[in-house]
Amino acid sequence: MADCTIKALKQRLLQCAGVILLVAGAPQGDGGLSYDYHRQSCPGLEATVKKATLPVLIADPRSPAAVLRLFFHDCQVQGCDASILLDSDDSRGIASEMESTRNFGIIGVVKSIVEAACPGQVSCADIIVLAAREAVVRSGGPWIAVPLGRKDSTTASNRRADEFLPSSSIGVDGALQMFMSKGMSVEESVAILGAHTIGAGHFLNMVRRSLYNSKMDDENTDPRFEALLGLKCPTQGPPTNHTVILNDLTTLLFDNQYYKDATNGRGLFTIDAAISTDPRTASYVKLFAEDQRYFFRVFSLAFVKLSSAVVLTGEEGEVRRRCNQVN
Ligand code: HEM
Ligand SMILES: [Ca+2]
Ligand SMILES: [Ca+2]
Repeated sequence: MADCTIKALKQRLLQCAGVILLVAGAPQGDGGLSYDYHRQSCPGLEATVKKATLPVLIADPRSPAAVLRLFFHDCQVQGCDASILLDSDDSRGIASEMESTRNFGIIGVVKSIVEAACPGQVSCADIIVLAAREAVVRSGGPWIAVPLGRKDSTTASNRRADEFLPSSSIGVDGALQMFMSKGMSVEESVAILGAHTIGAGHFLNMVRRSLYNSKMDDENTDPRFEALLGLKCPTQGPPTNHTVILNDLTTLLFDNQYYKDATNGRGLFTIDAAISTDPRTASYVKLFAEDQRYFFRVFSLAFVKLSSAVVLTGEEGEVRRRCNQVN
């Protein structure tokens, strides 16, 4: 029986992270995802995506977080199949998952550059994953080897988006259930939430954290942080969605500050605060707060799992010519 204690796992991960990344990834068999899927069909793809994303990721400091969140929201709703990019089309029964897909022009730009190099070969779903990988590494995070070969969906449903995207007030139970259904361990579930090390949230999403009441809903909250939220978020009158609060203290940097903030009672949303006190997750929060290198390794494993859990491959789906429309 393998030694599966946290310490032993950590040791093994640190020693052979590269190998584990491959093993923990998606199926390598026929019709599945693989690390060299585009070797022949689109040589140089990864370098092309890197080059195409760079100007946008640098020019717009909010774009890495937006792309990373787009990746999560795609994979969370009927799998990583670029369903999130489809515009509504009544004649085909497509109801857009987003109010405005135009916010994510970066994927369209990359797609058109990739199409010019290798027409009809690379799905929008793979491009989302590759762009999210670039967003992480550009922000100072780990470089993650990702298996490719996803196909794009021919459907999208805003009803499914409502059903599967987590509410901003989800707790540890709900979050663990969600991530573990994608094959993640508890540790990986805590690590993937580390994506909140970049970007920002809107005040409206914090309303349910009983800010409208005089007390926050968890006793671990740093009173100074509570005061800051109180200052930034109006507590009188109807909730507005204009105020933006940074996810962690180093919002442009992909680092382990998110876990330090969580330990110090500065978690922004319910889940960010809850993981530092729940007995199932607290030790991992502490571990990641103390050891950024280790966080990066577990985040990489979790990222691969999230990106491979539910995918269309082989004859399923299609390679869309344009990401916002089915062929
Ligand atoms: C329990 C799971 C999760 C919940 C409840 C959650 C909730 C939220 C909320 C409420 C926001 C702020 C949105 C706004 O007010 O505009 C946010 C932002 C963000 N989320 Fe999550 N999230 C979860 C998991 C994830 C995962 C798994 C990822 C990526 C792998 C992710 C990446 C992000 C990023 C990067 C932002 C910042 C977006 C920006 O600044 O444009 N989240 N999340
Ligand atoms: Ca999807
Ligand atoms: Ca950060």
